[in-house]
Amino acid sequence: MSSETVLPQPTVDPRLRDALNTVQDPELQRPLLDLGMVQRAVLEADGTATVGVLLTISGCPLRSTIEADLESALMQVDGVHRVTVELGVMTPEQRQELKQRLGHTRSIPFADPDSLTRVHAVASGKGGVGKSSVTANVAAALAARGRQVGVVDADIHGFSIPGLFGIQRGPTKVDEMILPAVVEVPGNARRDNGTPGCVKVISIGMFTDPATPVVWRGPLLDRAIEQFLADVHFGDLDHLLLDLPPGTGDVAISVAQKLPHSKVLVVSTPQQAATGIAERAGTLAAMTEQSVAGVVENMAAMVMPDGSSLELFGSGGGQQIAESLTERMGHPVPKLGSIPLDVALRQAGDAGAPVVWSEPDSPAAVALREIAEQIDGPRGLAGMSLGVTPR
Ligand SMILES: Nc1ncnc2c1ncn2[C@@H]1O[C@H](COP(=O)(O)OP(=O)(O)OP(=O)(O)O)[C@@H](O)[C@H]1O
Repeated sequence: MSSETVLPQPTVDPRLRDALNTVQDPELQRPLLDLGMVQRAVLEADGTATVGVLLTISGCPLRSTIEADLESALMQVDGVHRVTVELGVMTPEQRQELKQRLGHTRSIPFADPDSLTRVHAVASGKGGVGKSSVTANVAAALAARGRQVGVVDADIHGFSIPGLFGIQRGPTKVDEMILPAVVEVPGNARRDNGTPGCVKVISIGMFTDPATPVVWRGPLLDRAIEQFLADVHFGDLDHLLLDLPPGTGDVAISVAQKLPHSKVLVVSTPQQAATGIAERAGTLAAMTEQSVAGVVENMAAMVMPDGSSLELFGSGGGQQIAESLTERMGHPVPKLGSIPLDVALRQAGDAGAPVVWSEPDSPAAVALREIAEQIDGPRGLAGMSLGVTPR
């Protein structure tokens, strides 16, 4: 049963508290209780548990998920035979308090020198080399390792990240704070603190009609990147990946300025070395004083059904680019891996399910996982958490 009214101050029956602690807001990925979203939770003598929950906004798209999660958690409690959820909506003051609890400010948390989020901007010299597929799958592979991963689709004109994750709906806006779409890893990958691995995605494609082209130029692109990084509440991320547009344009420079500690991952095909195209993407990093974390070679030799391999796009390019960038950058730039051409990767992308999740044993998924492993690592500074973590 549901109704939308503003509810009184919280009272929580201690018998219900443990079960309530297991129920998270699906977008904020934190327990409803911690977020101040539970207004009351009582257990009547007849076994009815009644919970009053305040939604962030009326028409919250995930209200039925919240109701279902509460019901299944509370039905596990001894003596509970029935669960009634009463839904209300936060007042502007309560939303303000929520934002304070979340530590949400309108600055870029990942630019903070103390931030423990590893930030990688994924770049390529030209379009169509699989940069977005690499970004989405490396993010998905990191999440499967129990990490919380943010993906900013900074390829504003050619956005494709929502499709690669099968995201259908737009983000929720709580006043000026934007909540990214949360894609949970199938299965049960967990972080050290027990929260599930997931990918949080923001893309201009979640705000616009897919059939309408985005025709923004310089300043508007910069503003969009600023909003994605400052107004979107990603929470405490282990990794942030940015899918840059192909080439070396305004957005790459904007990202470098806003996230000076970000590292660049260069994606290229095995044939690109000859033209120097992919190297330019890496060399831009030197100009913006970023470092290059490595080179990912994509569309490498395909394994044929008879076991032979077909080098459709040649071979050796990734290694050559890595060596050349090592020389230009003045620091070692490794080739992180070689992802074969693989029908499974293309099919998974079309179906909106990253291949590392849907076909984990496919040759492309194996290579992508190895790349993710190399950019992952223990959480910095003895597990200290990021400044954006509340309380
Ligand atoms: N290793 C691979 N095997 C098979 N297909 C691939 C592989 N990598 C990418 N593709 C396919 O190639 C196409 C282009 O990939 P993707 O969109 O990831 O490239 P992109 O570099 O991000 O392109 P753009 O910069 O133009 O957005 C997609 O259809 C994708 O499924």
